[in-house]
Amino acid sequence: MLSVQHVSGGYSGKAVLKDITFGVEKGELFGILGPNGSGKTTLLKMLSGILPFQAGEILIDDKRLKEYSPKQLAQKVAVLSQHSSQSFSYTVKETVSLGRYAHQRGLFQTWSDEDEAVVQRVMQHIGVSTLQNKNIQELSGGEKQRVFLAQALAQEPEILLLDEPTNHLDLSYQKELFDLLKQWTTENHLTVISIFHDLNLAGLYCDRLLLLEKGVIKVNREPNEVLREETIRAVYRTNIHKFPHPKVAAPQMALLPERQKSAQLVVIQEGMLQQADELIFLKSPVPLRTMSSGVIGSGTGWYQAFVNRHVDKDYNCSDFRQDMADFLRKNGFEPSETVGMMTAVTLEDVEYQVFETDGFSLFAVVTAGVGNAVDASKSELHTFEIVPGTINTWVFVNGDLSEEAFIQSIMTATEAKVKALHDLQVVDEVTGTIATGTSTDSILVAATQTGMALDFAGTITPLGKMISKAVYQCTIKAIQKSQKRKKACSAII
Ligand SMILES: Nc1ncnc2c1ncn2[C@@H]1O[C@H](COP(=O)(O)OP(=O)(O)OP(=O)(O)O)[C@@H](O)[C@H]1O
Repeated sequence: MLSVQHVSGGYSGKAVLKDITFGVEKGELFGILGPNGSGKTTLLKMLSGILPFQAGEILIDDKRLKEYSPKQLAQKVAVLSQHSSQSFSYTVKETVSLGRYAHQRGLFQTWSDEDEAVVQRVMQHIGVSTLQNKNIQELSGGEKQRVFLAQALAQEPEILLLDEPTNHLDLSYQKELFDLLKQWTTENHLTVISIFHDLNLAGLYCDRLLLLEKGVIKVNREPNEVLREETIRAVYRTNIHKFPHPKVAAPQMALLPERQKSAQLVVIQEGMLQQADELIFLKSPVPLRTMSSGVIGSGTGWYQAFVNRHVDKDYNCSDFRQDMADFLRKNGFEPSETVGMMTAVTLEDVEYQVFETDGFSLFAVVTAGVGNAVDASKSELHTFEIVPGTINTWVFVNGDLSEEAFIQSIMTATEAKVKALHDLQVVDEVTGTIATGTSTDSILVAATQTGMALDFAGTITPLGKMISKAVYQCTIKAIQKSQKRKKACSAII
């Protein structure tokens, strides 16, 4: 569709762009990235025919850009520039209608039924129909931006060039705009070439990205290849972390602020654990990086409050997440900042201890009952029935864990729990074999992310050794306490 071949050029004979070569296919959503002054707008101006280039060739549908008349070019290419503005007092509809210029025929450029239909359709699509009789000067920045987009689309171009189109748009219009453009590329085969400063938006919507650095192409590939930490760090000269979008397969980038020297060094310890009527909780003075399987706050995140809620053995609620959120609010916790778990175990039987070694420490908290113990190797013999978790394991680490260490911590803690059940000969009552856990156990690993860097947590690493010991010992003691209570209860009965 579009082919840029060895293009160089700029202003007053000075080459801003040097030997640029790339192609864009029909129906692609193609992003142009680069730091300030790297030449993005200059490139867009050359593609739109506004700025002549000194060397090379630009072809649209195999025809040289220079061979298109302005009207022919306007039927192929529409531009939404960064500073779209107009000083005349046109209405919205009149402004959008200007986009039809390239399609009007004859000496008097008469307005056809088709022109009217296109303008109405486009205004409808972009959501500006209700504004059509308003004066453009009366609109907000975001509304104006949408009107100019409607004008560009009314041109019915095959290629749409956008210079940072989300400049004036709030979050929901940014999403709406790119959802719409994506739809036009797939359904109407519109080719979209857009400049982005927002790497995440580009990563989310573009089929391909071209990254410019000082007027040359650094890389031109799929978003996942272009948005690499080392590439972005080098080109933008800033510290950045790449992570996957939580809901779709798209790369995202997070800025990493410099850590303040005065940042509070917090140590999670016994004194922070508190017990109330129906819950055990720990409130950290700072958010902790967590990985957990809580009813609320599961997955990875940053949380400041940790709650283990006691529920009755027969607890049965169809919307247990909502129920937990209500419970947390009632008890003064903000659900979005809390990891919340449930247990049917008597909370007095909680077992906790601080473990220390050179350079770091951890605090383990375990509630364990084995009423619904299961042997994982034979769990298919069980019917599916949700019974509140009976072994809830919390591991707070006063250290700086890698992602790998978080996952290994969960493995190591699980292995230690399994061994505790094995050594106590806890039996799965359905299969009659030694149990490996209970059917709804939960785990939390939370770290301060300050102090010693702990990259690994496999069983024989320093962190792994400490987790193994802590979880094993606390689980044994917690199970023994709960078994003792059970025995005492049955003796009374
Ligand atoms: N009209 C102009 N006359 C002379 N030099 C210009 C002109 N427009 C831009 N430049 C220069 O060309 C270089 C590239 O500018 P350009 O606007 O293409 O960068 P950009 O990547 O779009 O930057 P930004 O992200 O800041 O919008 C810059 O050094 C700029 O100063």
